Amino acid sequence: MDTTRILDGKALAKTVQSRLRSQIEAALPQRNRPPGLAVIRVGDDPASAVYVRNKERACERVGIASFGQHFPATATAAEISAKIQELNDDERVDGILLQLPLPAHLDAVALLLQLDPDKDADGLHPINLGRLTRGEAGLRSCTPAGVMEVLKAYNIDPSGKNAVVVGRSILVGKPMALMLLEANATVTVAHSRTQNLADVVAAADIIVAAVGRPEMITADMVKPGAVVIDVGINRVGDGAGGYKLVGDVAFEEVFEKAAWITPVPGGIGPMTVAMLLKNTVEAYLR
Ligand SMILES: Nc1nc(=O)c2c([nH]1)NC[C@@H]1CN(c3ccc(C(=O)N[C@@H](CCC(=O)O)C(=O)O)cc3)C=[N+]21
Repeated sequence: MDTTRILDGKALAKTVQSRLRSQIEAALPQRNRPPGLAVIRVGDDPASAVYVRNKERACERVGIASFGQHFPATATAAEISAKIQELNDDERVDGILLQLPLPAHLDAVALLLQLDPDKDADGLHPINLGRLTRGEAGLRSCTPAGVMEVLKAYNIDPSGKNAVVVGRSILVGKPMALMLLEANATVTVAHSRTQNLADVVAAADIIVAAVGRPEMITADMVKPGAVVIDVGINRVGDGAGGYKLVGDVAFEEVFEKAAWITPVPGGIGPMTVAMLLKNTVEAYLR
């Protein structure tokens, strides 16, 4: 396969990580401690397990200390709150991530609100979402920030382009739309109630698929020469009793039409981890 049109998030994530490593090494003599990232995890969501593992490995590689706690699914809001307060006050901790989704009895919005906004490594605190909306500096949501970093690295300028974001989650779709708007794209947000989704997507110069539905973006929906960013990470059966990861884009067929496309795995997933580390280092250096 001609791979020159693949946006290699995995390779770019490595580049970002070595840059972070140098920044940390340069700052260590003055700071006397490494940056610290704390992950609060509640219960056992399988997608979260992969994420936490990749994140911890990456932290080790760049020299970020890992903190945090894994609570059972039965943990109470008071227990999580107490942990958040403790980490807010812990001088060794620069970034805090509250792993989502939380078990149904916990209110994610109420808990996110308790994070110190300047330790909000995931950029999900309302203050940081507000800063993004206003175009002010602040910690940015990792997955959409990873998408913007990929576009920049490959000299794909969204300015004046039609960008269609499929999905409107607070984790990806909404901040993604704001970041593309900040980069002067003409942004459309499509979602499950969108009529004529195929027509909306077909008008896009840049497509960001973030719905969590395996291979829902098919070649017939894609304008020739479009840039296709696949944020979906779905586990599907591989027909042999195991599973494989597929994105929200039917990769093989869309590859033939797209100018550029991100693979799954090896695309935006590793960039999400890299941006989490970048936010932590930014908070540390501030
Ligand atoms: N507060 C919060 N923020 C998140 O950003 C967040 C979250 N909660 N909860 C869980 C999801 C999931 N997520 C992933 C990120 C990277 C990979 C990743 O690195 N994937 C690799 C490899 C996957 C594999 O090998 O299984 C890839 O796509 O190449 C996976 C999953 C972040 N999430």
